[in-house]
Amino acid sequence: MITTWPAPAKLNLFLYITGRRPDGYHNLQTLFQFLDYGDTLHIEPDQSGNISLLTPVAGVSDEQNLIVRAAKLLKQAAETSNPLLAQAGARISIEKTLPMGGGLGGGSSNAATVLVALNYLWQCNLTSDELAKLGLQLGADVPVFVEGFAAFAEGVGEQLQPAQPEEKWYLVAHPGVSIGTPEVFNDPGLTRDTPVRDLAALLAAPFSNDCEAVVRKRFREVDELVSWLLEYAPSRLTGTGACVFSEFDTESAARQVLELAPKGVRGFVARGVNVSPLRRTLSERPATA
Ligand SMILES: C[C@](O)(CO)[C@H](O)COP(=O)(O)OP(=O)(O)OC[C@H]1O[C@@H](n2ccc(N)nc2=O)[C@H](O)[C@@H]1O
Ligand SMILES: Nc1ncnc2c1ncn2[C@@H]1O[C@H](COP(=O)(O)OP(=O)(O)OP(=O)(O)O)[C@@H](O)[C@H]1O
Repeated sequence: MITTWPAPAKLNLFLYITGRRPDGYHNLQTLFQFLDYGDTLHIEPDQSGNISLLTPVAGVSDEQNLIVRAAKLLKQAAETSNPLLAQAGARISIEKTLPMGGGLGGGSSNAATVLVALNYLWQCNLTSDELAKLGLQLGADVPVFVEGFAAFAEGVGEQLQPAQPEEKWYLVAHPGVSIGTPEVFNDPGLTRDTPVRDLAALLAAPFSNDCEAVVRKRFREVDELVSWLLEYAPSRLTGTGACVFSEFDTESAARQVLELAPKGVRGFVARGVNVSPLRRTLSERPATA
């Protein structure tokens, strides 16, 4: 039977870089919230023992695709305690909506959805925390998508504590450039020494993103987009970009600004949600597949 699963986007409502580890990764303090908007995966479990992706993603080989990597990783991990899972297979297709290199976590979200969905469909019985730990091998953003609650994150993004930011409406705008995460983290001009603060202090201060200055400097398109959006609403970069989001109290206010967007700017309006559409979908399914 084909089953359908959401892979939502995330926003980094704030993102501060507090240091750099010896392995080159950066320590962060960031506030994640999900959007009620994203990719959709269709997954048909079978007994073929193979993972196949029926809809290749442009520019990403199947071996590199986080969808396939997540499915193989889960199968490998679950097989050690249940050898019957050697027969487990799946046919997966994706309706890709989220821009790649957008700072919306699309690839990480795809991986998390595959981990959660196949854990359910194959009846592997891994806990969310075990799945999140597996997911961290695929990317720093995967654990928050697996857990599925809005969260304050520290470490490289894997130390999560639930948070309840206001569920605002967002206009998310894409300036038409793709930005690789390593490119931003390797920029010599990046602020890497923001003092560590506790969550209460961070929530009380104006929100910002330490990646924004270097990204605006490197990409004129992002710089112009932020300047334009700031005329209408509080606006900033998500993740390492390229997307910029503006916050509004109502959907109609966000849509009005989207209609005025300059040429070359694509965008969408979505609600911020503190429980991810993936978690909601899982909770609505029968206890066993
Ligand atoms: C910037 C964020 O989007 C904030 O949510 C994430 O921290 C990035 O998460 P991600 O895309 O899952 O990143 P990964 O695929 O794990 O890492 C890509 C590259 O970004 C750099 N990287 C990533 C995360 C981090 N905390 N420090 C880093 O320095 C590393 O060079 C790494 O090789
Ligand atoms: N299923 C997938 N969907 C999108 N990108 C994928 C996928 N699998 C692998 N990738 C690779 O991951 C890279 C980052 O894609 P992604 O959409 O997660 O970017 P992002 O939104 O900037 O992520 P982040 O916010 O975590 O930095 C892509 O450029 C692509 O090479």
